[in-house]
Amino acid sequence: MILIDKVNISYKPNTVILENASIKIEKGSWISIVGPSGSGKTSLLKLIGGLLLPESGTVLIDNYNLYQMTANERHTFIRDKVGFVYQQFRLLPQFSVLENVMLPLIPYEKKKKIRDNAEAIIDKIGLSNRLNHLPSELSGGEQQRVAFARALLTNPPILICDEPTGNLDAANRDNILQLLEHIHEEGHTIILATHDEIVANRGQQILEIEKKSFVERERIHG
Ligand SMILES: Nc1ncnc2c1ncn2[C@@H]1O[C@H](COP(=O)(O)OP(=O)(O)OP(=O)(O)O)[C@@H](O)[C@H]1O
Repeated sequence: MILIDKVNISYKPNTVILENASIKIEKGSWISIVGPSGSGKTSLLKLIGGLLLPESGTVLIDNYNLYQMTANERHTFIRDKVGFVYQQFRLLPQFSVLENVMLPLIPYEKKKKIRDNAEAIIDKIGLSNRLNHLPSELSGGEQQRVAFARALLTNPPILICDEPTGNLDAANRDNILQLLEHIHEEGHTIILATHDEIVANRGQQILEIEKKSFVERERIHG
């Protein structure tokens, strides 16, 4: 479970993003974060991902207080707990699909083990016939699937996605939504920021950042 309690975030000079904001995210849930551009969606994801020290307030993940750890402890904790997917797929252009998926774990584990895991995950996302291709040889949708495989390599319980379909057409967006359904069914908690109503509506809960706090919004059924 993720607990954000009475958090304040602001950037200098005078940009207040969250004010006394609190929210509880249950394990295994799928939360969509919405709000106008600049309302603080990415900042919230960074806060949960251990990348943004709040001015005050508490962030607990599974009862561990994220910002009371040392930076090293937090780094290790987040590496185990959280995977990240971004709008710009952020694959390294000079490395193959397999290498891109393996790279984040190379400093930490035996190469053979990482390779076996990476191949299994790439198979799951349906790209085992592209193992040795470069990102530039893949479609946008395929690149984003590789980015998901990379994020899932450590089997993190939490997946943070910042506008993951923002660079994709409708068909590729639907493809990523299917992948997200699958990831959710496997028990991962998904926290996803988006401007796209269709994508937001696939979450179990929609949270809007409004007036520097969180407001729960109705999902549109149908
Ligand atoms: N490092 C920073 N320093 C100063 N201001 C920042 C910094 N990061 C973000 N901001 C500002 O904080 C506000 C919230 O930014 P954030 O990226 O969290 O919004 P967002 O809702 O994700 O926006 P978008 O939908 O456009 O991606 C914006 O006004 C942004 O300019």
